[in-house]
Amino acid sequence: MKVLKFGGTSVGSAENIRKVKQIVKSQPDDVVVVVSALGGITDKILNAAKMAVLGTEYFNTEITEIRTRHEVVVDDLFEGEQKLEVWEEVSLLLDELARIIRGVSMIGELTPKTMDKIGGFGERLSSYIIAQFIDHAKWIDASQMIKTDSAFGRALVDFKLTNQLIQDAFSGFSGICVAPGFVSSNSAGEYTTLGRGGSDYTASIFAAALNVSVLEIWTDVDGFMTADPRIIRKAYTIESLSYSEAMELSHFGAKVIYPPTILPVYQKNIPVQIKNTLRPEGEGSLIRSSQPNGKDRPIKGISSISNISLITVQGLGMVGVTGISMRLFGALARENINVILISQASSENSISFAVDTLKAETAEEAIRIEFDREITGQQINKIEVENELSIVAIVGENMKHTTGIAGKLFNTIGKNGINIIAIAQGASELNISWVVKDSDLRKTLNVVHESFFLSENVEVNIFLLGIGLVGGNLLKQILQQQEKLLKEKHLKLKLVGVANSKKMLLDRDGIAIEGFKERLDAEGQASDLKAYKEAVIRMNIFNSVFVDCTASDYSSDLYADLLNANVSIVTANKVAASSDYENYLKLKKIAKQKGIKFLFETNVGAGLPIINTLNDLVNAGDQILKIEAVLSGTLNFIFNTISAEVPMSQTIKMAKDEGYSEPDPRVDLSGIDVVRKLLILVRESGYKIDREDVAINKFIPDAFFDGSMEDFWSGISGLDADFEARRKLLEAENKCWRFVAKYENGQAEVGLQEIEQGHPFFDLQGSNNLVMFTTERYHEFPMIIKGYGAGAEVTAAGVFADIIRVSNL
Ligand SMILES: NC(=O)C1=CN([C@@H]2O[C@H](COP(=O)(O)OP(=O)(O)OC[C@H]3O[C@@H](n4cnc5c(N)ncnc54)[C@H](OP(=O)(O)O)[C@@H]3O)[C@@H](O)[C@H]2O)C=CC1
Ligand SMILES: N[C@@H](CC=O)C(=O)O
Repeated sequence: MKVLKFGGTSVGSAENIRKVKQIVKSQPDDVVVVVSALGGITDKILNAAKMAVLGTEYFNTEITEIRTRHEVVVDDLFEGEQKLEVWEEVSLLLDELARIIRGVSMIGELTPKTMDKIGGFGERLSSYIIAQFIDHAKWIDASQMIKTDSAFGRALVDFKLTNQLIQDAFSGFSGICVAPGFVSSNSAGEYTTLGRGGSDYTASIFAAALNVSVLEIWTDVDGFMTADPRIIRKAYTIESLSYSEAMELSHFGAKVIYPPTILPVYQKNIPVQIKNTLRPEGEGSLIRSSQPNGKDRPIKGISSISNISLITVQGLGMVGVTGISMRLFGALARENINVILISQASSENSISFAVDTLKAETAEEAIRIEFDREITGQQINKIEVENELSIVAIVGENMKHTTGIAGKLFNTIGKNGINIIAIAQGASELNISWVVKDSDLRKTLNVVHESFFLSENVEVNIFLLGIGLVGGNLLKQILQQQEKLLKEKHLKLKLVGVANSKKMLLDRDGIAIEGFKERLDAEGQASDLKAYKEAVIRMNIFNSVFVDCTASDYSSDLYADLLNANVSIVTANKVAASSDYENYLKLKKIAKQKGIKFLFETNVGAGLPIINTLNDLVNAGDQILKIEAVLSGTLNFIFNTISAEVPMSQTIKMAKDEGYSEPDPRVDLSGIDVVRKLLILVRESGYKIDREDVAINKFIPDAFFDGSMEDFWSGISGLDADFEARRKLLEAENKCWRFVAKYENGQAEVGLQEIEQGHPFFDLQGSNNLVMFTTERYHEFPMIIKGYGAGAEVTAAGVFADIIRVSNL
């Protein structure tokens, strides 16, 4: 024999009831079918009663809607004579319900006893309809078999009597019978109920009493999921879990099964199969007896409860005093307040506990009354209530066998900037639960799910600013590489924000790179740096990285706030790292404190591994003694391209067209770009330096940089003749121009130099860069890094590599 229980959605419409019939009919065994009320009906009944007692006439509307829902179902399921018979019986029940509710309205009183009497009408109605619809099914009145005390609202079952009554009723039974869930009665025969969700419990009580082979709970979800699928899209069904795991997950908010359901079947070792009525072919989840084995995943699922308040009772007078906890929780119990989590400091000077926010005020009052004497005597000096909180719990029997779970958990959460307000872990090591702000819940669930369930894939969420040459190339490269990274490196790169100077678009579900431009144009809002930053922070997405591919002077003003919100930064823009030394240091410090990344490898030498190498040298204890470098791709290209045929002004245009120059090439020509790079190298070498400490030897007069861009382009050709004359002389001497950056003994300078043949800079082709580090260890022969130092493609590749570095959180 089997017990099958169908929930409110499963029996919520005629169409679904047909599915139920199909499932029941396909069973080879004898079956007991336990059903809930039609979805939403119990709420309507209870609401009608509440409206009635308040004296509003709205209860009549609810009664009409309840009647209509049943009428529609009966009308659809039955035909002819049977329809009339069924409707007559259903009508009688509905009339009785309406009479009681009108009575409530007249006397203006709604007792728990009356609530229980009317609360079960939904199940009585649905079970009768379904019993009539399934041919040869027998209807039984579960309320007369499940016997309870008289605690109306949440009655306690008398198992001895109940088991006997069920066993007697089913002695010699075969076939199909249908019973209402949720309903029970006391010794006086008055209706009681088993608590909301109690139909599961009814089914479990039947299953245990009849010692069936399996209890099947048919619901509207696929089973227990690794997390709430409304928040975690990638949550998946847990195939099998132990009774304890199911109980813990249910307790902490997974509304798959009513928690008390577990105990009767657990005691009889009856497996519970959770199945989806709307997708019966799915595997579902199997709850059964299982021992921790060290092989399964350590964590089976994450669940959470929102709208929690944390109440902290604190006082030095609590230390070492026995009975405090007993009095505290006794006071709460007297008010029927369910305590969801408890956390106590080992110093005993404070106890924090979590309750449903709706109960917080009552709980606080109960404590104040209980500890009135201690509060007056200042042994207890603080009762603090924090609202808008959520509890998150990870559950798994195998945590017992795995070290480092808590370490990994809190490390991941911390790195994502989520503040943990309280923690509780039972000695059974079955669950770790903690309290976070409601506003951090989504991020917490994502972070934890990602690291414990999809650990084969790390997701990095990218907010891109700037989609010009570098940003545009970056997106192309990500698109090209995305699949491979996911497959081979289990790295999922997700674009969740994109902006240029005109429009910005943010979408936590991801922005497809193919066609992103069209979507940005169509859906984007007017671009605004501050608004973009605030949206990034507000979205509070885990593993986020802000990628700056602009040359904006202002985007770096956003970095501190972003880093403080635990958003890593990858930037091609040199403004931040070359800003005031204090600001540079501050940004690095925040990133370090937060355990996130502030990366700017492309700021010097584009895609060349210059900064990382420098960091490696310094971290390994080397000391940088001298830096000599050609750091401008644009200027090197200009000096390598200028000839009798190609004048200087034309080479500038060519450098811009090639994507070597800054959006404003005057930044290159003025030497500012090289100054920025030298500052960054010197700082990363461990020295304090600011812009005024760098001497600049410009080769184009300042007057050319003062006017507008148009002035610049129209005037610059005026220098061509002079440059050509000087170039010829240089060529005759077998020398070349290089714009050189140098740092040694605290002296920093940049400027144009005439380089002789044989010097490492002499043969530097095209837009290449070259850096020579003379260090304590690389002394006689300096370390040289050389290669493409500019260009959108290599720069984008460098930014890409930095983004990948962020994923090693
Ligand atoms: N090219 C190279 O070799 C290297 C470049 N870099 C750095 O890369 C960065 C980008 O260069 P590049 O791609 O050539 O520049 P582009 O001019 O091609 O692109 C700049 C992008 O930034 C956007 N932008 C500018 N200001 C803002 C703003 N206030 N808000 C939002 N978006 C803005 C622009 O939008 P819109 O189009 O609407 O104006 C554009 O999308 C620069 O900082 C540069 O120094 C670093 C190393 C090497
Ligand atoms: N404009 C820069 C680009 C790289 O930083 C250069 O020319 O080197």
